[in-house]
Amino acid sequence: MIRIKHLSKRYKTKNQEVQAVDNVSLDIAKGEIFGVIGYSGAGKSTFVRLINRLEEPTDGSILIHDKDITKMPSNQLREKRQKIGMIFQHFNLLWSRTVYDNIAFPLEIAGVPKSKRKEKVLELINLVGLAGKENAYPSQLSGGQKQRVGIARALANDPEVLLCDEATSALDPETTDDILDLLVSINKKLGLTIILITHEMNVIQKICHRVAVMENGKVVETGEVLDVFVKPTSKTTKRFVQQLNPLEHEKDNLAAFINDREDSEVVKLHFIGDRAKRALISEVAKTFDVEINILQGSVTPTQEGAYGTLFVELIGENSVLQETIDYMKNTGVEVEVLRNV
Ligand SMILES: Nc1ncnc2c1ncn2[C@@H]1O[C@H](COP(=O)(O)OP(=O)(O)OP(=O)(O)O)[C@@H](O)[C@H]1O
Repeated sequence: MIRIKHLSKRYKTKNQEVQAVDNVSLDIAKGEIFGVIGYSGAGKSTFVRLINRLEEPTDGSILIHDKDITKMPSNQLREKRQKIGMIFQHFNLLWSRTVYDNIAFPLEIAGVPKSKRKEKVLELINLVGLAGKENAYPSQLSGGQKQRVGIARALANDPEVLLCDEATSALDPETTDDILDLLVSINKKLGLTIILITHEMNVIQKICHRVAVMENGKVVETGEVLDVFVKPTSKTTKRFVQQLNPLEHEKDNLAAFINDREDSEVVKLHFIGDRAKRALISEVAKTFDVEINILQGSVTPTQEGAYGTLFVELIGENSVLQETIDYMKNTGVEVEVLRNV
């Protein structure tokens, strides 16, 4: 468990002070993939760098397995840092060393004997899918392969937590997916806690269990990914969710279907988790005397289940329409009847 309490970081420059992280408190469970999202300047990088004390906090505490790292003297901190792996947007590899030697480097620093190092490095090379590339230099690798080296190196000393600082931001979408898949498989295989920061909601959607949204150094919203996606409360979160689900904009485009006819209603259905798999539309069509016109739909998978949005027009007698809508509501699906204003 990582417990962050009232964490703050103020930078003082010549002419001004910047409150980069402002009184952040969070609990991150062991084995969890926890995402922090925010726009540029929100304080994400500072936040993640505070966790391994690459930056010194101005206030607050960070407990990793009950040990407050903000109070550790430098010799203890050096040891603790070996248990906090980190990967970076631009990989930060040693360019004059081979893949093998890059991964062996943290083991050398930790004083692991050469014979044991070899076993560990080869195990890690296999884990990240780089077998055959042991003797290549970073300049001979693709971006995705470079990040795999970064991940293997970060795992060398069996860390308790892996910090990811925009780890996929320099990669194309396909390679991003491969690296995210690798992080999920490492999380499952090793039970490793992962904290990642990103400005891309699809990264949160694909791999995180929980998310915190940062703005001006503060956490403005936090929760299970599925809950935050389905019911975003802050304005910033709503913008991120819209970025991911283009149908959130659709309401305006459907205005032409929404009319004052007695025998028609346009409804937005929101399916969450297992409900997204239910064949509700065919169920309704069999049960009620209504015609159903499907206008738009999408399903978004997350680590904790899927959520879906569907816009349909229901056509039928007014009283039957009301019954149909009540029926759908009773299944636990969120139903919003759209009106033109
Ligand atoms: N070393 C520093 N000295 C002074 N101000 C800094 C320093 N590092 C960051 N800041 C300021 O702190 C604020 C938060 O920056 P930070 O890099 O943590 O944000 P971010 O969310 O990671 O943004 P980005 O994605 O653009 O890196 C910004 O206003 C930034 O200018």
